[in-house]
Amino acid sequence: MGKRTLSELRDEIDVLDKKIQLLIGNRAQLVAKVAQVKKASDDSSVFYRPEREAQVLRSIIKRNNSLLKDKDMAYIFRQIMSACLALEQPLNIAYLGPEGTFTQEAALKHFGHSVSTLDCVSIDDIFHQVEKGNAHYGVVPIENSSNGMIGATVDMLYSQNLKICGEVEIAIQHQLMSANQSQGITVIYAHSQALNQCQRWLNNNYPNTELKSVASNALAACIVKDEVGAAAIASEVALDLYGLERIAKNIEDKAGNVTRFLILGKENISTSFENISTSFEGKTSLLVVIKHESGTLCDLLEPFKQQGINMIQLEKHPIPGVKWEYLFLIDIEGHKDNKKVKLALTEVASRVLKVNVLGSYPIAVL
Ligand SMILES: C=C(O[C@@H]1C=C(C(=O)O)C=C[C@H]1O)C(=O)O
Repeated sequence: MGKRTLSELRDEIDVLDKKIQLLIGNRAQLVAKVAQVKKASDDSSVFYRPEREAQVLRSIIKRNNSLLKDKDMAYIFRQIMSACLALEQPLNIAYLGPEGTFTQEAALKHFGHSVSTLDCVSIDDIFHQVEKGNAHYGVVPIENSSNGMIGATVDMLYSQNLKICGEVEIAIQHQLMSANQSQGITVIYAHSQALNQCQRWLNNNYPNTELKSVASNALAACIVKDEVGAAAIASEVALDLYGLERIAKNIEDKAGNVTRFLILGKENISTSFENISTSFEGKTSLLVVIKHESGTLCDLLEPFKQQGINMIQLEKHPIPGVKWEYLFLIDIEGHKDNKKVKLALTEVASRVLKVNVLGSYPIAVL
């Protein structure tokens, strides 16, 4: 058989598209049936199952031997699942607004594009909107690879009762932008995190320019749309969204700048796998307060060693409102219902002043 012509190849693509469309339709029908099963169950209001979604995406990546990159193949399935979940329950997701922030990018990466979003004015506001039931879930930054923990999020995790039910990572690349490049720049607006992440570049390139910190990068982009002589540091998405011109590309000081975001909800993630505690590829986050005495930190850590549990993270953070007192934010491997994790947590609880299990959730897949 000779080489196929363009129209022959396109005919073959049409045949495949028809099959794919039919299969996606069949999948949607099954998901609608899943919704019925969930409605009849105990936790009938919880349709979103992050542990199952993570399992689906991991399997997609594992068996991908196509020409498409893993991340692109997973992205396609991410969108299919998003549309399917919307059949069960249309989700509303709170994020740090306005449109065009990295938090919105994180929300859409994690939930896909079939959700509606609620833009919030601050990290505190995101927690409150979820708490009040105005959004099903919220997305907040927790940690940046160059700058460390986001204190405002840790403060709220300490004082609020929301549960962590997922995490997502976003590569952060900052763009310097303005409405009109021909004007000299007298002021640069950005979120304080972005100013920190671009500090060296700003010192080298705009040593005498005023830097103004605002609530989000997208807000900075929005402000400079109408301000002569002003520039903003924001994302590629904000650059397009607000119709601005790029002055400089990727100005972050460190390559590989990544921010990790948490997904917050009101309930612990459902244990829809019978063997969740053993099959779960995830972590558990804890907030712990210990006595200010010799040996108490060792006492806190010992039970994890005894049970052979790997600790992913140990962060010290000031207790909100209490001078020179600290809490510890700890991430360990495994689900809180896993036998060894359970034993360790019971032992930890008997050794510390306070332990708050923030949630068990799948490790970021993409
Ligand atoms: C279909 C389900 O419900 C939702 C949709 C999913 C999907 O489209 O695969 C996966 C998990 C849930 O968020 C399920 O729980 O299995």
